[in-house]
Amino acid sequence: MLTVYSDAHRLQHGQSELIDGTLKPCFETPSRADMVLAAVRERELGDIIHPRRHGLDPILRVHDADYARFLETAWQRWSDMGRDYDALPKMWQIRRLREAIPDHVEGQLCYYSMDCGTPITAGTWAAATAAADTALTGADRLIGGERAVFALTRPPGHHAAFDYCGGYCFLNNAAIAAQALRDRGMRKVAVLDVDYHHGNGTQDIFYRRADVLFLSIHGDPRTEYPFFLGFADEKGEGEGLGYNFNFPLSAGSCVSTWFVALDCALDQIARFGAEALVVSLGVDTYRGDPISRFQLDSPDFVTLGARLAGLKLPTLFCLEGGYAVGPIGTNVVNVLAGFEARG
Ligand SMILES: NCCCCCC(=O)NO
Ligand SMILES: [Zn+2]
Repeated sequence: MLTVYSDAHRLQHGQSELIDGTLKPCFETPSRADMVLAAVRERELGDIIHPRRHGLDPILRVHDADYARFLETAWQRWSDMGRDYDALPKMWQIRRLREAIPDHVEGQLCYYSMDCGTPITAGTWAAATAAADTALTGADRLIGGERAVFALTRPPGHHAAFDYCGGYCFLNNAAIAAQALRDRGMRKVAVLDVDYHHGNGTQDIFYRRADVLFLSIHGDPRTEYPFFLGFADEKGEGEGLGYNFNFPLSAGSCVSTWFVALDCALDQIARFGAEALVVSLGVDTYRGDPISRFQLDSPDFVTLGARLAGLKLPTLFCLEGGYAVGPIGTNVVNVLAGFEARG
């Protein structure tokens, strides 16, 4: 399987995030991608190519232009105030506060952020656009006839919505790629999110559309991040009604329960008649993940890959979460190798 990778991911290296009431080192670190790349090489998964630049247009097909401009300019405006530390919001535009977009960068940081765990740094825009190019290059190769491609995307993307960032995500790599597949002629595209956390951003982007089916298996938002989206009754709106499927599972759910949900999701994808599949591949469903609470073990990721191959669809994998850095490479490549082995 072909891998698309850019070293530019290293430019996103936040220093801290608020956890358990104190600022702690970010879980979303460059070492995650290093370990995955090492495993791709070690397991001889296939060729590794660098992304082609695609510019802003494909990004603006799913993201708000003002939001993109904020991401692009935030750090310079932040550092122009003499601030050399990560840009993090310190409040939110919560219910019954005015929804006007502030002029000042500090206010915009609050307006465009979902949480305080997604630091904007000097290299954020460069890293995020390189990740989007990585996913888009994978989509290009799928259109060119590849059966499956792995986009080693970092920073991740599935929490990034039309006009806000969060959950370590700035640009929604999987959504950008799904839209590119649509723009290149694929009539129906499915996005399956197997990360521990609900892909609120991807749902937000496609919620009112019937041409992109979104499905997510994740920790129940009643207790798990992102708390305010990802419930089973969210089925789409307008033309998109019936094209959104959430499978929330209680924290601590067993592996067999997880795979029952997966099979239900795969059945919906087959019914939809998808011509291509984009997988938001988070491996924070791993039993040893430090911030998540599912039970998958490394061999289960091989099974996941094989089940996905059973759809016989051109498939683009976009890396999302996974914070047990030691086994992340094994777990990610297990999915990809399991997919390949199924043939
Ligand atoms: N800082 C709160 C938890 C962020 C979750 C990030 C993630 O793995 N999303 O898939
Ligand atoms: Zn996650």
